[in-house]
Amino acid sequence: MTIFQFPQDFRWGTATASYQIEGAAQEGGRGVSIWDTFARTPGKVFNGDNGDVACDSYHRYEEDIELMKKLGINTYRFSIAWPRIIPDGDGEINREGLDFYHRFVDKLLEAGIEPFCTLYHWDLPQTLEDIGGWGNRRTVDAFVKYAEVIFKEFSGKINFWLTFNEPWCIAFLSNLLGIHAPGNKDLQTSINVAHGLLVAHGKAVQSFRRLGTTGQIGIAPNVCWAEPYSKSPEDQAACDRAIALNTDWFLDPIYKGSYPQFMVDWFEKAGATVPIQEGDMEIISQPIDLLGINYYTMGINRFNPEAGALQSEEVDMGLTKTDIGWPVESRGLYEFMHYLQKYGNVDVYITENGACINDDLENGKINDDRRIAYYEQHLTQIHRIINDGINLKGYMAWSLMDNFEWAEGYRMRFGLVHVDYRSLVRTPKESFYWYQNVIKNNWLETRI
Ligand SMILES: N=NNCCOCCOc1ccc(-c2cn(C[C@@H]3NC[C@@H](O)[C@H]3O)nn2)cc1
Repeated sequence: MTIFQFPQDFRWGTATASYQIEGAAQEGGRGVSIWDTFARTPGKVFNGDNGDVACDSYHRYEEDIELMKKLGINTYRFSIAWPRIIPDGDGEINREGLDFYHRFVDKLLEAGIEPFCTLYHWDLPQTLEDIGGWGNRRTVDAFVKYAEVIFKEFSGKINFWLTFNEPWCIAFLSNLLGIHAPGNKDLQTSINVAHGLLVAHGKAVQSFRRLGTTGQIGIAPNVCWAEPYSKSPEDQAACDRAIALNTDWFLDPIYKGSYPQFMVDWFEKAGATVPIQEGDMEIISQPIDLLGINYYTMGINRFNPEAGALQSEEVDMGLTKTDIGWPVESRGLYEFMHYLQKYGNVDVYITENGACINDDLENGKINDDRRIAYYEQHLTQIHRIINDGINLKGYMAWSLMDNFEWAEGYRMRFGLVHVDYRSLVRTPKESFYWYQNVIKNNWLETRI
C-alpha cells in the first residue's frame, strides 16, 4: 500500500455541462440549440436520445448540490447554456435564464463550493448556426456580447472561468468528422470554426479584463496523446499531427500568436487555409490565467494515407478498454503534462477525467470497481505530475452523475452517481464513496 499526499490547497471537484444534465429544454425562456436540432436528426444520436429531460438538473439542482456536499468537493465545474441567456443568439437577454443561474450559483456558494464556469460547452443557439456558426464573425460578436452579459452578472460570485470546452471537438469532431453537432464533414469549415472560436476566445478575454471581472480565465482543450507504433519517421509524424490538432492548433495561437506552421502547411496541401484577418492573432493571444485539460485516454498511432485528414490512425494494442471503447492508459496524462510545459509552467486544472463504465444497480448498489481502478491509476499520475513541480492546481472528475453523452445518448455512463432516467433517482456508486475518501483525506491510498 502506498500513500500519495496532495497539496493543502489542491482543488477537488466534479464536472458537468448544461445540455448534458439540465433538461427543461423548452422551459425558462430557453431557445433552441444546435444539439436540440442534431439530436432530432434521425441517426445522429443513439436511440434518438436528446437533452429534453436529461437529469432534470434544471429542477433538481438543489439535490445535486446536496450530493456534492456529501462527496466533499470544494469546486464544481458547470456550463451556462447560451440559449437560456440570449435565446435567439444575439438578441434580447432572457432575465429568467440569468435568474436560474443566480439561484444555482448562490446555492453552490452557500454550500462552500467554488463555481468553475464554462461559457461554451457546445450548445450554440441554432439561429447562429443558421448563419454559418463559428465561421461567421457575427457569431463571434454574439459570443462576446453573451460573455459580457455573464461577466457583468456573475463577477464577484464566479472566480474561475473557461471560454470554450474542448475546441478540437467543437471544430473537428463536429465539422470535419461530423460526429457531433452540427455534423458538417468539411475540412475548410472545420478550420474556419476553429479560427472563429479562437477569435471569440481572445475577444472574450479582452472584455473580461476591460470589465474588471473577478477571478481567472482560460480555455479547456481535450488531449489526444499519441506515441508511434514504430520508430519510422512516418509514424512519428502521424503522432505529431494527432497531438497537434488537439493541442498546438489552439494553444500555439493563444501562447505564441501563430498557428503551428507544419500543420498549416499540411492543411494547405489539402487545399484548406486559415481565414486570418488583420489583428486576429493579436486578439487570440491575449494572456490567460489558467488552462483546463481534459484527459481520457491515449493512442498508439501510425501513418496511414487512408486515415482521414491527418493520415494518422490509432492502432488497437489490446489494452483494457472502458465501455465506450477507449483504452485505459493513464501514462499519457503524465507524458502530456510534460509536453504542455513548452507553453511554460502555466496553472493547470484537470477539468475532465473519468471512465465510461456502464455497471448498473445490483441490490441497490453499483460496484463500479473498474471506475475506481481508473481513478486510482490517473490520480497516481496526477501525484507524479505535481511531484515533478508542474503547476497542477486541481482535479475535476467527469462526471458528477451519469448524463447525456452526446452521440452516444444515455447508454454511456461516466458518473460517480448513477441516474435512473425514468425516475431520475440518483444513486451514489462505490466510486463516489472511494473519491469521497480521497477528498476527505487529501491523499490517495493505492493497493500497490
Ligand atoms: N481524437 N481523435 N479521434 C478520431 C476519431 O474519433 C472518433 C470519435 O471521436 C471522439 C473523440 C472524443 C470524444 C470525447 C467525448 N468526450 C467526453 C466529453 N468531454 C466533454 C464532456 O461533455 C464529455 O461528455 N471527450 N472526448 C468523443 C468522440
